Amino acid sequence: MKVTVVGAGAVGATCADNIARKELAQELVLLDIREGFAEGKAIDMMQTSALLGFDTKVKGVTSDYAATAGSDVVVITSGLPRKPGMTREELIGTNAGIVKSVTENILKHSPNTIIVVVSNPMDTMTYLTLKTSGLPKNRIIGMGGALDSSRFKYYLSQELGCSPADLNAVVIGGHGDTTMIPLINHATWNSVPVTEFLSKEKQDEIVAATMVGGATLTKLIGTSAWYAPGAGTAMLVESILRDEKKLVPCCVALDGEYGQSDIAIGVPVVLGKNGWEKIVDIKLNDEEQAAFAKSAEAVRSMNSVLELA
Ligand SMILES: NC(=O)c1ccc[n+]([C@@H]2O[C@H](COP(=O)([O-])OP(=O)(O)OC[C@H]3O[C@@H](n4cnc5c(N)ncnc54)[C@H](O)[C@@H]3O)[C@@H](O)[C@H]2O)c1
Ligand SMILES: O=C(O)C[C@H](O)C(=O)O
Repeated sequence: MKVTVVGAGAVGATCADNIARKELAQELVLLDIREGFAEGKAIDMMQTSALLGFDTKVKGVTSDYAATAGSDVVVITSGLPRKPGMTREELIGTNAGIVKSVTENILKHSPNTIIVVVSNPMDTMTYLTLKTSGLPKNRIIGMGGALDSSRFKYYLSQELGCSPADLNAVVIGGHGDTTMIPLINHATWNSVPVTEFLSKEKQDEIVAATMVGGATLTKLIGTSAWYAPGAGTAMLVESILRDEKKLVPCCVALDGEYGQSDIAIGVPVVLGKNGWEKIVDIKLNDEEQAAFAKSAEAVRSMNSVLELA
């Protein structure tokens, strides 16, 4: 298997590191526009292989798309991250151009690849990739829900004093500070609803903390997060390459599901060798359904800014 990660910055390099350590691919190409940057990161990663004992061959290149030829999966992380005080949506002006040109270049050499979009604003960048690539919709997947759900489990585990691995909890909707929907009423601690252990006030606090999880880290670090985003993206790549059929919330094209069409937004999907293979319907109550419709409206309004011609 061959994977390309475009953007050798914080998230791209962390994702590549996770992919190499888990030996998800034989060949891993790291590509960046900054001269020598991806080459340096790739050599640094390769110099951990004797220490960690992995066999993946990591190669760094500067804008050399020929080296990415025949990739089974391509991860797009190229673009600006936000600074404290910014929203992800403010990145659209710069990142739309980057994501569009990267997609075009990738497809010249890997016309049938599966693309995982990470660059922000992720829902709109996924929609852009869908519209410009011409790839079947199942081969375009935006990463956001995996990360947001992991943050949701983190905050729940802190309050419950339990292992995050014992929790089942998902975040659907847009990957934005005000658009994501942590489904607290569906979250369980080894099949017991978490709402049985938490006051309504605590539940609301956890939901609010999850929604601004990315902004909180951006304020603390000075740029946006990378460990959990990199790990979340690698988890998606793993489920695809190993055909694991994991059920993960991802940003995908909807065609009537959840009452929405002509949009890419977060819903639970089964991930396997064909990309996203199935959308799973969660029975939402009226309040959750209204939140999803509102989230879709916000994402759609951001999509309308794109010049798709
Ligand atoms: N979807 C998510 O959950 C999620 C999580 C974290 C970060 N992000 C987003 O991912 C993106 C990357 O974040 P980061 O922290 O890694 O930023 P970063 O600045 O560390 O890295 C971005 C890299 O992209 C490269 N780049 C820019 N234009 C390029 C081009 N045309 N071709 C190839 N490479 C190019 C830059 O040189 C840089 O190395 C940001 O847009 C950020 O908002 C999304
Ligand atoms: O918060 C950000 O801007 C980056 C990313 O979307 C995240 O959630 O960590």
